[in-house]
Amino acid sequence: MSSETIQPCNLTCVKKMGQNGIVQPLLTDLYQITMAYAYWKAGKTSANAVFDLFFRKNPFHGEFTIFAGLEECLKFLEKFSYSESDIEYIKQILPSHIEQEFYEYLSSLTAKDLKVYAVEEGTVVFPRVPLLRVEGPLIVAQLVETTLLTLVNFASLMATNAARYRMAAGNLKLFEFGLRRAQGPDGGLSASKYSYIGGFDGTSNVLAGKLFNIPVKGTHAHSYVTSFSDFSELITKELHPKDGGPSKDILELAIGFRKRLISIFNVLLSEVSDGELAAFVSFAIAFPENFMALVDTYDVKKSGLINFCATALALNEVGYRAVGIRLDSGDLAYLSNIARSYFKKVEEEYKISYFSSLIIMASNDINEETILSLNEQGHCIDAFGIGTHLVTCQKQPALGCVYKMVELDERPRIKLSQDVEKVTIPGKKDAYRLYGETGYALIDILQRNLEDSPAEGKKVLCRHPFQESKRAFVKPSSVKKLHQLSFNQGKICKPLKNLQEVRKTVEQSLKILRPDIKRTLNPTPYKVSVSDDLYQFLHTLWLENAPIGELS
Ligand SMILES: Nc1ncnc2c1ncn2[C@@H]1O[C@H](COP(=O)(O)OP(=O)(O)OP(=O)(O)O)[C@@H](O)[C@H]1O
Ligand SMILES: O=P(O)(O)OC[C@H]1O[C@H](OP(=O)(O)OP(=O)(O)O)[C@H](O)[C@@H]1O
Ligand SMILES: O=C(O)c1cccnc1
Ligand SMILES: [Mg+2]
Repeated sequence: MSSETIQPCNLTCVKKMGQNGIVQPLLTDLYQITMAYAYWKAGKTSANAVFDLFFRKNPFHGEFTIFAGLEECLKFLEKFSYSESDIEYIKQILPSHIEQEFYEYLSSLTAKDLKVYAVEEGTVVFPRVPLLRVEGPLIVAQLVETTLLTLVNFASLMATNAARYRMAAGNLKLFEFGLRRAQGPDGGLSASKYSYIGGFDGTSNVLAGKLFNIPVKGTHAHSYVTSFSDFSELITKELHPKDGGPSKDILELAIGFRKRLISIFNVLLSEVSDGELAAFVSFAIAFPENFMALVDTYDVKKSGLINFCATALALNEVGYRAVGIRLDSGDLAYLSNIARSYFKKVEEEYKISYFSSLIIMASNDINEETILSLNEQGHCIDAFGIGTHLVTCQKQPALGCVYKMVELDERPRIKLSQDVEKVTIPGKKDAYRLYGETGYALIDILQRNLEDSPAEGKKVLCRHPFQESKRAFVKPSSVKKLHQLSFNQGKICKPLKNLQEVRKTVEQSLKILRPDIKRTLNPTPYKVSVSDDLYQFLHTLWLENAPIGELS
């Protein structure tokens, strides 16, 4: 299919194809197209290349990364083709001397001759292990570089960030509330999607819910509370009992309950906001099954909690259960403990069995450290609503995935650097994960493509790629090949998993990591090694390619 049918921001199209509408062949850097022309002029149309897409350092001072974005990459390749208007535009931006035959060549290009070997989406991955190995015609493999990188980098960063929040929050609910603060509309959508696969339970982003089938959740804003000043503004005060019968005046009921609550909690009537109670009653009438109130507009202890409990008790009178509260300022540990103690007291006073377990949600500039600190302090929060820090990945705003040529026409290629970490590992490689008896992953090993795979129960020499003295024999209890052929002959050749399945993969994949590798403070690095054969190959090639200097 040509990209003509996929107009930018055509969201019907996103829904139908599960593909972001702005992902198309021109979503790339100009230099890919100028290189394509120069390759074409140089007669390299039949050259065959192998590229590795990998990163060099885990994000967030951590020692693991979650690989995400694969589905988008494969869908992009499946429809990779320049439309007539793409070609017209490229003609406008390239110099006028470019030969017409090149444009004809570009018009006919598809990704049908590419093969992509990929790690399963949602898997925990480590530096230097190729996430994708792209094999095929040099020009096409080069042309897709930027798009593949932009699809993998943010997705993986976001999924990793979310997975870290999930680990910090344990079994508590996590909701992504970041659209308003995200890096633009596409950043917002991607953040909602990949935070869900990283372990969030839902999003406030309605379009993300519609497009990706993610649960959507929400409460209300301070403006809803401040829009009410007193009881006279309430036009609707009545609600029919859940089980039928004549309607009851919820405001009157709530005012009655509030009188008693004021004396139980030792608060003055003048301290409790009437506008806030009017707002709560109005919201409860609108959503009797889903009443969740933001209680920090005026004063949590003296007003918000009293008004919430009064409204929840009124709802209870007509057979509805309130859901809970949201705290959005102040000391969240302290206020959540206070809120829980209020709920327990009300439960005792009114003998309402569910009251002590009403949900307490916390929001306000929360990040991974805040959650860990709250855990240490002790709190009664059941759910977090998290925006800015999550979706902007404030702690580290980019993952450094790169795309490097490792082989051309069956001859290995190496990129040298003064910085050893930046030297590429040449040649077509396979990656294996070796597991120990406990089920935890011991080490990843990269091997030359022609080597036999490591076998269960058989010793394998694992070497540090650059430090000669660092090596170990590893006897794996089980071995997993990390790459699978995922794109071949122009088609996605491995069934795609839905978002829920990828989310499950993330959860399972993190279980195979030892806790010390996952901890937040000074985690132990997980080792990525090379086989002895690959070690020799890499270092021989390195010496061959490094010029010998002369001193005079
Ligand atoms: N118990 C706690 N331990 C650690 N951090 C907390 C705790 N309670 C709240 N925080 C965090 O502290 C920060 C408080 O933010 P800020 O200084 O803006 O206060 P605020 O409560 O929002 O004030 P205001 O009422 O003026 O809006 C937020 O990032 C919040 O997540
Ligand atoms: O704090 P975040 O993690 O980004 O979570 C989302 C925030 O967005 C909402 O209000 P907003 O920040 O727009 O206004 P507020 O600061 O006055 O609450 C909400 O009340 C949270 O505070
Ligand atoms: O539903 C909410 O409570 C919400 C949504 C977005 C941002 N802050 C809060
Ligand atoms: Mg805020």
